[in-house]
Amino acid sequence: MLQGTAYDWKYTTVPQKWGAYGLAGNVSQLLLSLNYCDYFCNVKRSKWPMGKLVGGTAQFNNLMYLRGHPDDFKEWYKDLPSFDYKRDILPYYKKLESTGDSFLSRLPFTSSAAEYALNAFKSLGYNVNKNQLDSFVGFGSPYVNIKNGKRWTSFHQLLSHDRPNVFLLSHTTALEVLFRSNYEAYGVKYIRSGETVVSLARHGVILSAGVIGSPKLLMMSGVGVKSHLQSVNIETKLDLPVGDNLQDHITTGFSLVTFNDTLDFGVGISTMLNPLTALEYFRTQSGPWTTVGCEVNGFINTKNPKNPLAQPDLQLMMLPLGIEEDSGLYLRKLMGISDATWYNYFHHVNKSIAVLPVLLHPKSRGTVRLESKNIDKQPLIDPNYLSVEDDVETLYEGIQIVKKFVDAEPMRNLGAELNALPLPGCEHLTFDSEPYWFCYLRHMTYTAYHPVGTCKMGADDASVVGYDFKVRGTNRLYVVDASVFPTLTSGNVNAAVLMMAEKAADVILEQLFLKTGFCCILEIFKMKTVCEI
Ligand SMILES: Cc1cc2nc3c(=O)[nH]c(=O)nc-3n(C[C@H](O)[C@H](O)[C@H](O)COP(=O)(O)OP(=O)(O)OC[C@H]3O[C@@H](n4cnc5c(N)ncnc54)[C@H](O)[C@@H]3O)c2cc1C
Repeated sequence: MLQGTAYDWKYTTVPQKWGAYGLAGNVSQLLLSLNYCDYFCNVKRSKWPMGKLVGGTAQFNNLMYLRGHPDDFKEWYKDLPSFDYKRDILPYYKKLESTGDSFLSRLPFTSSAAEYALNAFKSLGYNVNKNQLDSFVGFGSPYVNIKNGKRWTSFHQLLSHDRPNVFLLSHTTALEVLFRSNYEAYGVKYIRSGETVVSLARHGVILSAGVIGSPKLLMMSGVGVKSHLQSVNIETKLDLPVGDNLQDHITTGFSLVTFNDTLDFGVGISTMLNPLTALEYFRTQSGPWTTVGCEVNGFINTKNPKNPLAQPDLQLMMLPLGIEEDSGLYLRKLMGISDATWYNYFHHVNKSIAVLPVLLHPKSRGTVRLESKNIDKQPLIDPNYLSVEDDVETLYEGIQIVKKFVDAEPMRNLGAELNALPLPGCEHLTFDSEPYWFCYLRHMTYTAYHPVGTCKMGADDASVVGYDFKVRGTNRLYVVDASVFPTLTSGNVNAAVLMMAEKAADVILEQLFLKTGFCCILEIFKMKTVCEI
């Protein structure tokens, strides 16, 4: 419920050329090709909510916890020949999970749809008892960051410890990083209660402003693509590909699996508004109010379906509701669905569940750029959705799996059907033909809310930070958040953000220690210990 409020940065993408045509404000291809959109169109774009509060986007995410697949990280560290997943990544996940820093639980509540869906996937030959921590092929119920019926995030973890070395300023917007001799970070300029203030850094500055906020801050500070910085009148201190490599998980398929409206899975709007549901929550910290949306989650490798260890290319999430559930009052607006698509398509659906294929490793890449050097202006976010045809083809494989799911006996027994209503923009095509689905995918293109990559980590010229999280060509300046992911992980990305933060803490402390630290005699015998700095 925080999305779209003052606690949300309320980012929106620029109009998309290759997809998302069913979103509000998306415009005709003619206007797009003439580049007149920004002047004449009631601009319509993909909405990208991001948390403008302590704890960030995890304060309103869906709480699913998935580590990703080991091959995801091999890709990240491809320029580091000594990389070993079990030594360099897994221990950080285990640390998070065992110390309670990232509190994991099973779903406190599932509707009756979950069991039907799992049975349907089982009847299609998928492994349905899969351990849901790693993103190997198979289906199950996800782990979530919920403690006693409540959200548990890095913010809650921070507050649960007494940390004398943490000083937190809320209601504060960072404006720029301060550099000495154009390369050494020595502080941050920020604005608080209308006053511009400077904080000096003794050891260094770590940016964790997220996939949009971190590149924006770097660019405002003169670190970015030189030609772009020149175009917005910012003097370039370092010419780096900041804001490139933007990528996001794309999903589709809302309200595609329909039922007779008498069917009740026990989690509809009437259940949510029922005072007994509230009572159940306050009495037992469970029940429908603890739902995270996704009740069944699975991974599939469409090119190599028989190999259980293969890196998946599709995720499938089952939510027991369609976006028609609230009759267009809220969900539709959150997602920014256009009037034409709403009134001619979703509005006519009586009852549906969401079986959503998610494209895990899109090839399309986009950018984040400044519109001007005014900090209050939203940056120009262009994920360039579906600009590579291969992405549409993989999602099409996902649609084929949804079709099989609808046809599976447990679903047929419930009366499941594919939604064959004419979709605005694709009415001229025969329903269920290949051209229809390709058209469908380019209209029903939704963010799965996992943008990453705009301050890419690596060792090549396309990287903004090195494997030590330090901004290349600078001293004492680091970035640690989803922006440094070189590529997307196989699954929801927050667990990987947390894991990486654990790792970055070790790497950065070790670096600082090597420069300035000292150990007491006992500490030097401990592995990986950073002593006093
Ligand atoms: C609706 C939704 C559902 C999601 N569901 C899931 C899920 O179920 N599971 C999952 O794994 N992932 C999920 N995600 C994704 C996940 O939550 C994010 O990828 C993750 O939280 C990103 O973490 P981050 O630290 O990179 O950035 P953020 O969490 O966005 O943190 C950035 C912080 O920096 C602050 N900031 C930015 N600019 C400035 C500035 N100039 N000055 C001061 N502060 C600034 C922001 O206010 C924010 O607090 C979801 C995302 C959304 C939007």
